[in-house]
Formats: sequence, C-alpha cells, structure tokens
Amino acid sequence: MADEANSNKEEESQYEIVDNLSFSPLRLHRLPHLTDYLPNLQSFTNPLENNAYYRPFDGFYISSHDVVLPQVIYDVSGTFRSNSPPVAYQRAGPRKQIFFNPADVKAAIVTCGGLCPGLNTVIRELVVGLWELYGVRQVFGIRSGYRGFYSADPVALNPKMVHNWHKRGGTVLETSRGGFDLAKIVDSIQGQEFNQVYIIGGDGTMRGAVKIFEEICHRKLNVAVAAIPKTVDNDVGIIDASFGFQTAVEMAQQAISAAHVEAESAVNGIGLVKLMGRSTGHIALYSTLSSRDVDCCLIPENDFFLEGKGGLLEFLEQRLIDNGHAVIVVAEGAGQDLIPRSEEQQQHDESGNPVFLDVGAWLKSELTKWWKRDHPGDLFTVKYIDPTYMIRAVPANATDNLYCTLLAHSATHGAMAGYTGFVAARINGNYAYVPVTEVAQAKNVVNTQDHKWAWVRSVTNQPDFQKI
Ligand SMILES: Nc1ncnc2c1ncn2[C@@H]1O[C@H](COP(=O)(O)OP(=O)(O)O)[C@@H](O)[C@H]1O
Ligand SMILES: O=P(O)(O)OC[C@H]1O[C@](O)(COP(=O)(O)O)[C@@H](O)[C@@H]1O
Ligand SMILES: [Mg+2]
Repeated sequence: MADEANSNKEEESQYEIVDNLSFSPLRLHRLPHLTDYLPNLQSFTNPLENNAYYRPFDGFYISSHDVVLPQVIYDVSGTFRSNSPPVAYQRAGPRKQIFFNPADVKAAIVTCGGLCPGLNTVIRELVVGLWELYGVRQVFGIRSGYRGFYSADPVALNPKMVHNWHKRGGTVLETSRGGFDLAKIVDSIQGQEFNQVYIIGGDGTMRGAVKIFEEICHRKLNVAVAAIPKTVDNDVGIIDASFGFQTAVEMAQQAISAAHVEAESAVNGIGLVKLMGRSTGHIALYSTLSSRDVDCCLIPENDFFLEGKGGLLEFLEQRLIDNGHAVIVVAEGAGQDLIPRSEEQQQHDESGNPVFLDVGAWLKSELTKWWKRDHPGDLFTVKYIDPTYMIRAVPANATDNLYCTLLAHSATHGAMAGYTGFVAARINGNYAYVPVTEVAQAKNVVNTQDHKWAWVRSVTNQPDFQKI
C-alpha cells in the first residue's frame, strides 16, 4: 500500500493539473452519408475482414467515435478560453460496415485544374485501393478535367496499367480549366451509372465538387462524392499542406541556388526567381526559409514598393554595398498592382482565375532602369530565373508519394463506407474526413502577423514595406 501511495505521488509530481480547458463537448462535424436520403441502403461487411494480409485486429476499424481535432495548440492559462467547444472531424479509415457491394461499384476518377506533383500517385492508389482492398473491378478515369465527363469516353483502369504512374509527373488522365457544366456532368455520372466519383483538384475544383454533390443529393442518386485537395500553391485551408507542396519547394531550391551562384559571380549581381503562388506566397515563403540564400521574399499578402525610404531599391542598394550581390524570390501574384496592364490583356483564365502579368520580367526591367539611372556606367546584372512549371511538373518525392497513398486510401474507405460530399484530408498529420462544403470555403493565406513571416523577415532582414 505504501509503495502504491508513493508511486501515485511520484506520478502526480510529474504532472501539473490544468483545468482551464474543456474538451467536452466537442463540435463534431456532421459528415453527409448516402443513408441521409437513401435510408434503406443495404450495408455489407467490409471485405478486409477476410483479407489474408490485413487480419483485422482490435481497433483496426475506425468508428464514428474516432475523431481528429484541428486545433492542437492551446493557451492553458485560460486567458483565451473560448465559450465554443473545439471542433472535430471524423477520423479517416476502414469502417466495419460498408454501403457498397464491391461487385456493384463503378468508380470514376477525375483530375482538374493545374498540375501538382503526386496527381498520378493519387490516381494509382485509388485504383489499387479499390481493386486490392475492396475487390472493385470497374474503375474509370475521366479525361481532361470536368469537361471529360461529357466530352470524352472514360478510360478503364486497373492495377497493372497504373503500376508505375507514381513515378510520372503530371496527370496521365490529363486536366483542364473551365468546362464546368453541372447538368451535363451529373447527367453523365447518372447515365454512365458511376456510383463513386473521386475528384482531385484545387480550390476551384472543390467549389465544383460541392455543386456536383448537391445536385446528386437533389436527384437522390446512390453516388458517393469524394474529393482530394490538390494545390501546389497551398491555398486550400483546413488541410495540412497539400500533397506535392513539399516536392515543389524542394524543386524551387535548384532555381534559388542557381540564382545565387549567378548573382555571386557577377559584379553587383541580382538573382531573381519567380515562384508559383497566385494569391498566396506559401511556396516563396517555404523556399526562402529552407534556402537561406534569399535576401528578399516578395509575396502577394505583403504589398511592397520600389522607390523611397523603406522601399525595395533602397534595400537592394545596401545589400549590394554590403555583400556585392542579392537574391530575390517573388511569388507570381506579388506586386500585380504595380505593373501597368493594358486594357486588352487577358484578365481571367477559363476557370475565372485572375491571369497575372509577369512580375519577374517587370522587376528585372525596373531594376535595370534604376541602376542605369542611379549608377550610370557601373557594372550591374539581373539574372531572372522563372522555374514556374518545373516545380510542379515533376513526380512527387517519397514523402509526398506516401502522403498521396494515404489520402487515396482514406478516400476509398470513406466512399465505400457510404460517406459522401467529403474531402480526405490530413490534419495535423492525422487523416480525417471533412465536408467538402467547408473545404471549398476555407482559404489558406500567409499570415504576415505570425511567427513564420517574422522568421522570414529575420532570415532576410528585408523591410516590412510599410510606407512611413
Ligand atoms: N465556383 C466554381 N463552381 C464550379 N466549378 C468551378 C468553380 N471554380 C472553378 N471551377 C471548375 O473547377 C475546375 C478547376 O478549377 P481551377 O480554378 O482551374 O483549378 P483548381 O481547382 O486547381 O483551383 C475547372 O474545371 C473550373 O471550371
Ligand atoms: O498556366 P496554368 O496551367 O494556368 O497554371 C498556372 C497557375 O497554376 C497554379 O500553379 C495554381 O493553379 P491551381 O489553381 O490549379 O492550383 C498557379 O500558381 C498558377 O498561376
Ligand atoms: Mg486554384
């Protein structure tokens, strides 16, 4: 007894009891399910039950009681104690009861929007997951994005056909922007008797997926809609960074290193690298932090200016005096308000996204003019590198490939379980199902008030570009 009391005391001394945070109740997001409007849908035992490789153990199946919390950081002082309970999402994974007979499943997979490393891996793993884990034999690829539902024949896919797709960049199914015709798409899903639709794409694609899901609900079709977010720009909220993002940042290092070498090897050399990031500067930010060769990082979330006190030119002048060279990384969406645009220049792409002017080319020209004006006769060079498509048109690295695999399998488990209108998402390293309606609205921009942006500024020592 004395021993037990001592050990309890010892254990207690290792912990401080904090009771300022309440985790109960949680606000568990309701996930749409096919039985919401098809209450008599038959359920089946998960075939993994009889799969020689898996031999389900206790805790193998995920139940609706398993949740993932997006918020994992708290101030335990209670200062910021919130009255609203934390939100939670259903944890992803195999369910014991499924709502599709695998023999009756006819799945469609579509990729939409711009490229992102790992697209082919997701397709591959959807095919392999459906085929090997559930015994589904009818899996089809939709060609060229949303428009492919109504304008092209689907391609029958099988594990043999896709076996090496994870080693290929791009999307073998092809992709496109625009072409979203809701009635034609849902008519095609209904007409071709697809009952699981897997949609891989970015923020625009997610907005389309919501409409498809809603129309399918409206028509009360036995069709599960599962989405997997893909965004090289990392502009989709709720999820951890998209698959392929890490690969893209890694690829960007080569361009930054080359810019650095060019700048260092010239007299008054500037290396300028433009990276993707339409309205968010995540790639530029992460590439800057991981490279450490960057003197200035320009992103759409933080306006900048050229001339005058606290401007870019004053900063570069000093860097050239101090170091003899400088490297600038600019996200494609930065500085758009500064660049003169003619009336006839295209404003939007087929999906309605803004079309940007080349901030890199404009900066190069402005820097060259500045130097000629202020330092006539002195040597100066700007080497502009635009690796735009090189960072996204590559196969995913090993970590991203694994990530794609887990997302695809999560999506497969969710659809087989009868969930619909959901996104397979990694949240704080765990896999969860999030209503697509939520993901479609959640934007992820760089927060210039947080530690990460402060860290960029401390690494580069660049100005904050606040006009004095
Ligand atoms: N608000 C929307 N409603 C329906 N479909 C949309 C919407 N926005 C974009 N889409 C469609 O989603 C697809 C991909 O969108 P896009 O913006 O090009 O790429 P991403 O999904 O990567 O952001 C396109 O076919 C586009 O027409
Ligand atoms: O030339 P494209 O194919 O339209 O792609 C360029 C755009 O694609 C992006 O990578 C992002 O596209 P998504 O919206 O498809 O994710 C942007 O950074 C870039 O502006
Ligand atoms: Mg987008």
